[in-house]
Formats: sequence, C-alpha cells, structure tokens
Amino acid sequence: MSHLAAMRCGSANLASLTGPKFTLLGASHKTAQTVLSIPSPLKGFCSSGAAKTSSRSLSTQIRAVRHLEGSLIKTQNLRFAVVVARFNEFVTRRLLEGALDTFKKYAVNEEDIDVVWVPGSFEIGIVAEKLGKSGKYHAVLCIGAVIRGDTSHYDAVVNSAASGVLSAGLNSGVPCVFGVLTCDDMDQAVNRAGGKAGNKGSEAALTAIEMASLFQHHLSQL
Ligand SMILES: Nc1c(NC[C@H](O)[C@H](O)[C@H](O)CO)[nH]c(=O)[nH]c1=O
Ligand SMILES: CC(=O)[C@@H](O)COP(=O)(O)O
Repeated sequence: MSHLAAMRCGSANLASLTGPKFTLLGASHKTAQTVLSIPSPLKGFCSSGAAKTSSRSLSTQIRAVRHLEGSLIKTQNLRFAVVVARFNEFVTRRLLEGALDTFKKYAVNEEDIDVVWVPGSFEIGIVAEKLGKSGKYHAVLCIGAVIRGDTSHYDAVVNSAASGVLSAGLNSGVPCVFGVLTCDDMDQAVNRAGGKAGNKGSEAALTAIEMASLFQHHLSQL
C-alpha cells in the first residue's frame, strides 16, 4: 500500500469518526477492544475501496497510530560495512575504535563487520555506494575527519563527502550514515574523537544500528 493510499484511507477513517454510528465517544467498550486487538500493523488497515467499506470493517479500521522504530537490541543478524578515510588518521582511527566498541556493546557479531579504508573523505561516497549496492550489508557507516586549512579546499571536501554519503544511501537503498567530522581545527576534531565532546564514531555506529534495524524489521516489505 502506498503512503498516498494510507493517507486516503486515514482520512476515510477520520470522516467515519464523525458519522452517527462511529463517534469516538459513542464507541462501545467492545468496539474499543476490537480496535486494540488488531494483530498485524499492516493487514486489514486499508482495503482498496475505502469509500465503499462496510460498517463492520470500519469498526476494525479505527486504530492507534503506528510508530515504527529501529531496535538497538535485535542486532544479531545485522551486517555492517564501515568506510574509513585515512586522511587525518590520528583522528579517524579513534572514531573507528569508538564505532567498533559500540557495535560490540550492542552485540553485533565481529564477523558481520567489514572495514574498508579509503585515502580521504572525498573518496567515501563512491565506495559507500558500491558497498550498499552489493546487498551484503544492512547499513554502511562512513567515517572521516575534514579539518579546515588555508584555502577553500575544505568546503569542496566537506560538501563532496556529505553529498557522496547521501547519494550512496539514496542510490543503493541501504542506510549510509554520516560519521565525518567537519572541524575548524585539530582540537575540535580530537575532542570529538574520544575527547571532551565524546566520540562521534560511536554515536554514528548507534545511528547505523538503529537504521539497519528499522529497514530490516519494518521497511523491508514496503
Ligand atoms: N584535507 C582533507 C582531505 N583531503 C583529501 C581528499 O579527501 C581527497 O582524498 C583528495 O582530494 C583526493 O581525491 N580529506 C580528508 O578526509 N580530510 C581532510 O581534512
Ligand atoms: C580540508 C583540506 O583539504 C585541507 O587539508 C586543505 O588545506 P589547505 O586549504 O591549507 O590546502
């Protein structure tokens, strides 16, 4: 069912709530129980001819809003690729360590993680896209550290890295997570790679787990 169809169906339900038979306040206890006991999140939510739906099926269509969210617990069968830029390796290695620690903490199997090194952040996108399209991974985590120099080179690398990771995700359909630091100086970078401001590699790994789980457990049948 498309989102549009779901929305149409949703408005049909809303309209029915104002009708004589289906006012919310007038709903019997029995009806409320019926609503709560609908088993599958998708099955029976919307039939093709919403306008022609019978009174009986309408009562089973009034239901709570569904919230779909990735789990940080069911991680055992999730596979990840990590693309890491070697440029500013002093920083990126620490980001990678943070990411691997987090994967371990959340029970991702070591053999389900592949780490791919690239020269710099500019090169991350093309590799992430290839890995995403391989069908071998549930998410691709991209790690790099871009630090401002004297010229506009910084902006070119930052923009390319961000749009490269974004495109990789959109083109492959596999979540590609942006764990690339964009810093004015080395201090800012070190602080975010296990220093005063935490470890952004670790945070990005958590995002990768949540997105992998969301896709695997909720979005794969759409
Ligand atoms: N200056 C930084 C770079 N520059 C290198 C580029 O990423 C790229 O490898 C080169 O232009 C060849 O295509 N990379 C970083 O990751 N961080 C930097 O601060
Ligand atoms: C972000 C960079 O690529 C950086 O190393 C470039 O430094 P510069 O602008 O001084 O050439």
